[in-house]
Amino acid sequence: MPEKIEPLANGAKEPVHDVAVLGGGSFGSAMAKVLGENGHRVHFWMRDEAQAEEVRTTGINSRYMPGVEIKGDIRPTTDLADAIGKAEIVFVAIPSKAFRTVIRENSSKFRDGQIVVSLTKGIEAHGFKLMSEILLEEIPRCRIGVLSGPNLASEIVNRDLTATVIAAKDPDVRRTVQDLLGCEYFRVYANVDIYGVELAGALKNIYAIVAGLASALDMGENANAMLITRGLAEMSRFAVSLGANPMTFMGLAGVGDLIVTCTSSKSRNFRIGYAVGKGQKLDDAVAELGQVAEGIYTLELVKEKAEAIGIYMPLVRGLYEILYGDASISAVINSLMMSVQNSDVEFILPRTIAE
Ligand SMILES: NC(=O)C1=CN([C@@H]2O[C@H](COP(=O)(O)OP(=O)(O)OC[C@H]3O[C@@H](n4cnc5c(N)ncnc54)[C@H](O)[C@@H]3O)[C@@H](O)[C@H]2O)C=CC1
Ligand SMILES: O=C(CO)COP(=O)(O)O
Repeated sequence: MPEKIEPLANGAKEPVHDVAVLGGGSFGSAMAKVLGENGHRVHFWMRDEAQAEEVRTTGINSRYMPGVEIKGDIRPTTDLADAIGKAEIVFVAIPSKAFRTVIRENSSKFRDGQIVVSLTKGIEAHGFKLMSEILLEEIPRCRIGVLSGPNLASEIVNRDLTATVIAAKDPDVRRTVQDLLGCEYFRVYANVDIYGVELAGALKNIYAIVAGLASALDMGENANAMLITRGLAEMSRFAVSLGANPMTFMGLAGVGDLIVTCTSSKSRNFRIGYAVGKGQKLDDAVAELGQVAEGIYTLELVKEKAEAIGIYMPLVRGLYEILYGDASISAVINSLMMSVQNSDVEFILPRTIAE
């Protein structure tokens, strides 16, 4: 086990904590690595025993993070109850489609006051629930947090300089997560707007697909800037209508995450958009990716929700028509460009009604 003990501001030594990471994919691996390198005991839960055995014996998760050694006191396990039972703090990196099932099946194993932090950037189809809402419903006696930000797993495992956001109402949850994860290459900023931080993380995946499409078509840098900025306008309009704080979108979890996923081919959502822009069928692109791209599901849910509550989201509608309808990319671009020219920042100048 590494000796790394960080002095705290008051001169005391940081204690070693027992933490659990649920989900053996790319992001679970990246967070297990940060926590392990920070000297904590990581109970790393994954479904697949062969994968757990590989991490146990070689330190490598070759299916999701090839060539990366997850160092430190890492204890891979397929026993979820045991991982939760041993942990003071639980991080959940399970795709949104499976999130509730995994938590519900093990809800009795969580303890009163235990800190549970979602790392997942998606929305549940039934009822448009965010992961923190699922946690509140399934394990209301736990203290809930959400971690989100410009956090490409493949860069974090390289120790590339990275910042993220912990959103929680309870200041002790925020402080604890900052202490656990913060290190020389990873900074954790704090926010109280759980809903905004979490919704931003889910929504930006849609615009990463749009940006991937634009990149495939080589639309130019002006177009890229227009798409990112109008994406920000659209996602904040939607989120604010549901109760998020607009200022959250100025932060790392908002514009920060939007920038990284809309400009990097390391983003799986961007890669899906790029493949479709190059003419690949959506199903083939998803199969070839072999990892989760939450944006393709979030898109359907947000399009439906936006229509239900009357929020204007032309990029969402256009992407939906390309991915799930039969619209050509050029027809959608033309219709977007020829729509009513409207307000830049609608929090300053309200949009005109006609669209
Ligand atoms: N990879 C990244 O750079 C980042 C990912 N995230 C978010 O983290 C979440 C997880 O994504 P990744 O780890 O990247 O996905 P991934 O595709 O790399 O891995 C998914 C993992 O979930 C597991 N899984 C799938 N269905 C399951 C089920 N029913 N029960 C238990 N485990 C199941 C898979 O076995 C696999 O270990 C997503 O919501 C993603 O948006 C957030 C920040 C960065
Ligand atoms: O959320 C991410 C970066 O912050 C990862 O994005 P992708 O899921 O598109 O890879």
